[in-house]
Amino acid sequence: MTYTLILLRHGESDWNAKNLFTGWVDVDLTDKGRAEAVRGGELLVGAGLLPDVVHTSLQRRAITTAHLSLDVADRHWIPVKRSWRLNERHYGALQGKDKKQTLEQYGEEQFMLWRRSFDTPPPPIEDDDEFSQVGDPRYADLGAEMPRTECLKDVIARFLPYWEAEIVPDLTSGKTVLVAAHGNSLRALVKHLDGISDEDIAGLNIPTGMPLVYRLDDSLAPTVAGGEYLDPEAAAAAAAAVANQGR
Ligand SMILES: O=C(O)[C@@H](CO)OP(=O)(O)O
Repeated sequence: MTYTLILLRHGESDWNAKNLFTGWVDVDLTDKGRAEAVRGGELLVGAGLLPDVVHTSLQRRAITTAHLSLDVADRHWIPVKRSWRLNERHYGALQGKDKKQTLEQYGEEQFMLWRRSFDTPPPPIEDDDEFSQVGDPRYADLGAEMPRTECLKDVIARFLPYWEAEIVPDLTSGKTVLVAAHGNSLRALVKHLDGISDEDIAGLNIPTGMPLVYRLDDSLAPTVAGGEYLDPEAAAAAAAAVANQGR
């Protein structure tokens, strides 16, 4: 018995296009991002992969991507579960900052520590910062759990309880599961699935709008390490572009 898990990072967002650190800021998709989401749905149909249930974050770019992809696949009606635990990594005081300017100001080493290190979070965001999520009603129940910044290690810690409690039961009941989320929350999941080391995960980038399919065995180990992109060439080029942001 293998279980089918499809990961889909949202399509290009307004702030991806502007090269700004985004995190928990709830920006929309660009027209290109919407087209990527539609293409993602077409790839699912082409591969005969029709999700039975979808899990998303609480952020518009993932919610809209999931909807556009599922609409194309005629699966717009499936059950949806949403959680802040699938949100993008909170980027702290970097939210709203230009990636190129940040690289120039702080240098390559610090920039990459903030962007891709396992356990170095950016400085926390102030509660009165224009890009803070304090007071956002969708996070009203979080209380002390509300992050002001996160590193990848923090994302894994808040993501894994949701994985175990909500996603694994869907998988093991035989459902084809779509997780529509974000670059860094999906890096957290891929690190967990593939057992990638804290060092090596720095080199992994997830492209926008490209379905990544994992077949998992009984112990939820991938049958193919790293999963399989439905359009591998386009995915490799788009992942390289993510890696080079800021340059
Ligand atoms: O800005 C962000 O929230 C993320 C994803 O777009 O960026 P990065 O790839 O630099 O972690």
